[in-house]
Amino acid sequence: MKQDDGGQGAPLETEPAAAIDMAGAQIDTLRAFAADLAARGEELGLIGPLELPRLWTRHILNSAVLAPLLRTGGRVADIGTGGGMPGLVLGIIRPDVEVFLVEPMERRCAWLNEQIERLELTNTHVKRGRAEEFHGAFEADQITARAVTALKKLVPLTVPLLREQGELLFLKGAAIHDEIEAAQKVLRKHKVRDIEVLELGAEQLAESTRVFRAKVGTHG
Ligand SMILES: C[S@@+](CC[C@H](N)C(=O)[O-])C[C@H]1O[C@@H](n2cnc3c(N)ncnc32)[C@H](O)[C@@H]1O
Repeated sequence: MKQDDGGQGAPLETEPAAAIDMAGAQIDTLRAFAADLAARGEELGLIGPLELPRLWTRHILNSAVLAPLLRTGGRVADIGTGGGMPGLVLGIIRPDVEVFLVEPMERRCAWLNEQIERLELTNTHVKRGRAEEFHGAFEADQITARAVTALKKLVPLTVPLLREQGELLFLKGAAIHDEIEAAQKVLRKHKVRDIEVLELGAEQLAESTRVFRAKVGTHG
């Protein structure tokens, strides 16, 4: 799975076979994004040098596990997209979904806008700012986030952006159960219900990815 880069830096990971299963017809677009992220992501401060050897498995396919959970024709807001995970990856794989990438940092927004234009992603848009700046002004059916902050802080940032019967989908690490425990009061306050921790991608990836999935509001 590793390929030598001729001594220029960390060896890059070649595309795992699972990428084709996960991206379907959008695989060429996903490859084009991965190649640019591998070439320029470190220089632009989007990805650390130690991450390059696991760019596909730990980053791109880790994001792609959310794609089958997105509602057909729905609107998704990805909070703190950074270099593109998971929101841009989801925008590529699911052209039927409208994806908004919420990111405050100017340089990261410039990168995301450049990728959207280059890859001709008409369904994907950047909203520059912090999540809380959009409370009351913007709503989505589903909210995604990866590596932004602990659940206790992420819930108050994201719930006000959810439409009625909306859903939270957060990519989380092995400590997710501790995060849920620490967030009990906040989860109750924001009426977060039907909480599940899904372990996805085990068949395609070396290790499974944990997804915090929950609904918000009264039962409907
Ligand atoms: C560690 S990076 C993770 C980036 C990407 N989600 C990933 O997994 O590679 C966290 C990102 O969240 C953004 N961020 C931090 N606080 C935020 C907030 N309140 N609203 C929206 N984005 C935020 C930062 O600018 C940064 O790009």
